[in-house]
Amino acid sequence: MTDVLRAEDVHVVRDGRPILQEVSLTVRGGEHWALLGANGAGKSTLLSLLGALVHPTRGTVDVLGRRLGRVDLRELRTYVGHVDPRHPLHEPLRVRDVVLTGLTNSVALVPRWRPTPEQEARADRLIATLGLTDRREARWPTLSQGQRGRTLIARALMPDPRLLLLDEPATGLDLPGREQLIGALDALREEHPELATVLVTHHLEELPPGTTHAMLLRDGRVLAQGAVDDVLTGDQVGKCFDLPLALDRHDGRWSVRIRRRG
Ligand SMILES: Nc1ncnc2c1ncn2[C@@H]1O[C@H](COP(=O)(O)OP(=O)(O)OP(=O)(O)O)[C@@H](O)[C@H]1O
Repeated sequence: MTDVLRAEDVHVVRDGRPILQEVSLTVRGGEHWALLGANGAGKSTLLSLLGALVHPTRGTVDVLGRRLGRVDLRELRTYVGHVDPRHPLHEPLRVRDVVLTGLTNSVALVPRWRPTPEQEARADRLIATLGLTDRREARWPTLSQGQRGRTLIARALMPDPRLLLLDEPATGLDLPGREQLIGALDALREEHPELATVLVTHHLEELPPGTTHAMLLRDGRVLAQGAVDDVLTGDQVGKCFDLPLALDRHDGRWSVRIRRRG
């Protein structure tokens, strides 16, 4: 499998303050990374670098073999699916149209642009994979938060990206919504074995069983990274969140609790 992402010794400074320091990461096709850390640890900043939204202050980032700083970021972004729950959609588009805007990389439908029958068929396939077929004609304002999240994942997948970045996709979901999202992500990984994903979350319960790797960030630095079962241990996650934690994995899923003393 080829490298989809490679960041080396990355530093990001904002307003004279270090936000990320000495961060290195390699993500290959077929790998599914979890990026964990407390509020303010630098997760979203790292995701913006990986999604070619911003440049590092120091160090190098290669996205799909292209170095940030040497290529047009806007063009590069079209190869990366980025799912942001704060998607600024103001028009009451139907689910299917929102998904199709993934092809034009726009928030609204582009006037006079028409999808081909193949593109429409692909949109319908992705809508089915994400479990939204019965909501295909529903309008955005009438969707639940979970349905919106899954719509945005289908949208991000329309251009068939090799990399999918997910920023806290389960935020605000109820239990069925979260479980549907996790099921949809795992189905996606099986259907697209070359796809690489990086998922940011605070909650280990939200990680799909197909997660292969993890990175723990603390105060802008990497505390641990590697194969998921090596990284997600009570001790390491405890250090990341500054709490005495016990961690379990059952049926591929994680649960975490505060360790009782004595
Ligand atoms: N443009 C900016 N200018 C100044 N400081 C910034 C900027 N962007 C982020 N920060 C700061 O950088 C730190 C890391 O922010 P980031 O959003 O990457 O953290 P996070 O791990 O995603 O946090 P959260 O879990 O709260 O979403 C925070 O202290 C934030 O205030």
